[in-house]
Amino acid sequence: MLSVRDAEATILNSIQPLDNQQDIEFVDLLMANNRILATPVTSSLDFPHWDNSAMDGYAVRYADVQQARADKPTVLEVVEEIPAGYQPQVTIKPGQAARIFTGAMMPAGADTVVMQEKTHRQENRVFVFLAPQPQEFVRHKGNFYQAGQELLPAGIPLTAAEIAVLAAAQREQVSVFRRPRVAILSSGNELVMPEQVLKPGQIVDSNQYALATLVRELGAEVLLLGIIKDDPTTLKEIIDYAIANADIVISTGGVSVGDYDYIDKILASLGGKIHFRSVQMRPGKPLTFATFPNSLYFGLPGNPVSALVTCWRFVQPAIKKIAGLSQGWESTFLKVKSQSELQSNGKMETYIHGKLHLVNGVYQFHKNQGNDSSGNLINLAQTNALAMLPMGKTLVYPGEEVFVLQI
Ligand SMILES: Nc1nc2c(c(=O)[nH]1)N[C@H]1C(S)=C(S)[C@@H](COP(=O)(O)OP(=O)(O)OC[C@H]3O[C@@H](n4cnc5c(N)ncnc54)[C@H](O)[C@@H]3O)O[C@H]1N2
Ligand code: MOO
Repeated sequence: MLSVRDAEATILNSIQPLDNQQDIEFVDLLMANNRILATPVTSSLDFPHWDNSAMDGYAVRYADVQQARADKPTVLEVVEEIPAGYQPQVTIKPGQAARIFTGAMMPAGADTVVMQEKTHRQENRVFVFLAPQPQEFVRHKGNFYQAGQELLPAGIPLTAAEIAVLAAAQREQVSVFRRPRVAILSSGNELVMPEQVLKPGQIVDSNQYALATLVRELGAEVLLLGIIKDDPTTLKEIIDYAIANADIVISTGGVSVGDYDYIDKILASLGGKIHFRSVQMRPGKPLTFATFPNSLYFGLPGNPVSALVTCWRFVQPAIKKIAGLSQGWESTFLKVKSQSELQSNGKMETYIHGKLHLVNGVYQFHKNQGNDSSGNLINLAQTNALAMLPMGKTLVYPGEEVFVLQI
C-alpha cells in the first residue's frame, strides 16, 4: 500500500497541465476572476506614462527652493494650475511654480514637488517653508515598469491585483486556460436522487453534490453523470464516455473488496494504467488512481466523509495542476496548536476533521465533537480544516502542535 506522500507524488507526476494552443481561450477582463493566465503579458507603455506628482502641492525647480526655511521662506510666482488629466501649457522658469495635484502631469522646467502642507499661498505667490529633497514627490515616467517589460507570467491565477494590471495595460480580453472538465459519477444500487421517496435499503446520493460543489469551487467545469447501478456493462459504457469527455473522472463507491466493486476491473479493461488501489490513509484507504492517455481517473471510496477527504487531499491538487497553475498546487499544511485530544491507531496517516479558530490572532484546531464515522456527513459540515496525524502517531495532547490541511 502506498503512503499518502507517494500517492500524491504519483498523481502530480502523472499530470500534464493544460498548455496547448487549443486549451487557451479569451475572456473579457471582468470575467477573468480566478482563471489562470495562459500567455505572459507584456506592457506596451511605460508606467507611469509621464512624470507626475505624488502629492497635492507645487511643482518647482529644486534649485529655487533648496535654501527654503521656516524663518526664511522662498517666494515663487504661481504661473499655472495643473489638475489631474490636464496637459501643462507653461514651462516653469526660475522663480516660478505651478499649483499641482496628485496624479497630474509635471510641467516642463519643474523637477520637484513641494507638498501643500509646507507652503502658504497668497494670491499668485506661494511661500515655501521647507527645502524638499531633489525630485521629491515626482513619480517618474517608466519608474514602475517600462514598455516591453513582462508584467505577469503565464500560469498565475487572476485576482483583483492582476486584473488591475491587465486593465492598466489596456487589455479588454485576456488569454486564459480553459477550465478543466471533471466528470463525476456515483456508483451503487442503493443510491437515489434527493427528490425520490426512500425505500428500505436506499440512501440519497450526497457524494455527487459534495464533489460537484468542491470541483466548481476549484474553477473546473463539472460533467455530472449521475447514479450508475452496480452493473458492469452500464458502468463500463459510462466510464468509457467519461474518459473520452473529461480531463478528470471521479467516481465514488465500488473500490473496496465487495462482490459488487467492479470499477478497477473496468478501468483495466478500458486500457487504463492503474497506479494504485489503496493508500495508507484513514479515512480513504480504498482509493484507485488510474491514467488514460487524455484523462485521470480517481475512484474514491463511497463513504461520504472518505469521498470528500480524499477529494480535498488528492483531487484538489490535481485539478489545480491540470488547470495550468505553474506552482502552488500541492496540499499545504499549517502547524497549529490542537485544543482537542486527537487519536489514531497509528497504522495509517489519519485525517481528523475540525475547525480552525482564531484565538488572540493565532489559529487553534478544534476537533468536531460528533461521531467521526466515515459515514457521518453531519459531523463533516462546518469543517474548515483536517488535522493530520502521521503514521506511528497515536495521540496528540491538547496544547500540542499538529499539522492541519486548510480546506
Ligand atoms: N472487507 C472490507 N470491506 C470494506 C473495506 C475493506 O478494506 N475491506 N473498506 C471499507 C472502507 S474504509 C470504505 S471507505 C468502504 C469503501 O467502499 P466502496 O468505495 O466500495 O463504497 P461502497 O461500498 O459503495 O459504499 C460505502 C458506503 O458509502 C455509501 N455511499 C456510497 N456511495 C455514496 C454516495 N454517492 N452518496 C452517499 N453515500 C454513499 C454506501 O451506501 C456505503 O454505506 O468500504 C469499506 N468496506
Ligand atoms: O477509509 Mo474508509 O475510507 O474509512 O471509510
